[in-house]
Amino acid sequence: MKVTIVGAGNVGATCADAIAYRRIASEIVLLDIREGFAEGKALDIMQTQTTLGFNTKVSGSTNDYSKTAGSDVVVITSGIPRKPGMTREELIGINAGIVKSVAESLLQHSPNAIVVVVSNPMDTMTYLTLKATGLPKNRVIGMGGALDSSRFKTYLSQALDKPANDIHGMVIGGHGDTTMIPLTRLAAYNGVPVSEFLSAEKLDKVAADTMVGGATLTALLGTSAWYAPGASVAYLVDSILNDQKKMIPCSVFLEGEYGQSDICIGVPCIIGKNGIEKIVDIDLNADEKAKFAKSADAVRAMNADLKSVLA
Ligand SMILES: NC(=O)c1ccc[n+]([C@@H]2O[C@H](COP(=O)([O-])OP(=O)(O)OC[C@H]3O[C@@H](n4cnc5c(N)ncnc54)[C@H](O)[C@@H]3O)[C@@H](O)[C@H]2O)c1
Ligand SMILES: O=C(O)C[C@H](O)C(=O)O
Repeated sequence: MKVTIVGAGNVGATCADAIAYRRIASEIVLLDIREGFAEGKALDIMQTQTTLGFNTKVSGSTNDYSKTAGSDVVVITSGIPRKPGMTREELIGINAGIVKSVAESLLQHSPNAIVVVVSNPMDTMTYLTLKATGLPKNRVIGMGGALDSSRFKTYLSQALDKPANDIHGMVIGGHGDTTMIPLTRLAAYNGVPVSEFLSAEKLDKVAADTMVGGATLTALLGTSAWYAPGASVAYLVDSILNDQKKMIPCSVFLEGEYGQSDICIGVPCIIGKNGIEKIVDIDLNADEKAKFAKSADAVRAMNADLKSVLA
């Protein structure tokens, strides 16, 4: 199975590394516009083969899309990341043009690929990709919820002082500092609701920390995060290529689910060989429904800025 990752920067290269190391694909192509950059990252990853023990072929390309031909999955990480103090939404002006042209070039060479969108503002970039390419909605998947949920579970495990892998939980809604919705009511420690162990105040703090998880890392690092984002993309790609049918919150085009239409936003999805195999329409309570509607309003307002790009 062949995966192309466009953008060989922090997230793209980390994602390639995780996919190779975990033997998720047999071939990975990294592509970047910066001369020699993707080739360098690919060569560096290839030189971990003998010490880490994998056989995935990783190659790089400077903007030559012919090398990406026949990819099963393509991942778009190209574009600029935010700096401390910025929101993801401020990246739209530069990233929209990049994402649109990259998606079109990818599909010319891999017409059957499933597209995973990572560049920010991710929900709007996913909507743009869907509209610009005309692909069926099961083949355009925005990655954000997998990452936000991993942060949510990490913060829960720290508050509970229990192993993160014993914790289950999901974050839905937009992938934004104020739009994501950690579902604290449904989070569980080995099947037991976390509210049995944590006070409402502690749960509120976990939710608040989760929502600004990306901003916290951006402030610490001077640019946005890459280890957890790269690993989250690999987790999603694994579920596609190996038809695992995992339930992962992803940004997908809604047609009535969760009371929303004509928008890409994070909801739980079954992810398998066809991409989005099913949108899981869970029963939210009144508070969660109100938060979801508000989140969708914010994402929709951002999508309105795409008019000139989509014209
Ligand atoms: N959805 C998520 O959960 C999530 C998580 C982390 C980062 N991000 C987003 O991913 C994007 C990349 O972040 P990063 O930290 O890897 O940034 P980065 O600057 O390290 O890497 C971006 C790469 O894209 C390349 N690029 C720019 N324009 C290109 C084009 N037209 N064609 C090919 N390559 C091009 C650049 O040369 C650079 O190497 C940002 O928009 C960031 O906000 C999203
Ligand atoms: O925070 C960012 O801007 C990058 C990414 O969306 C993240 O959540 O790490």
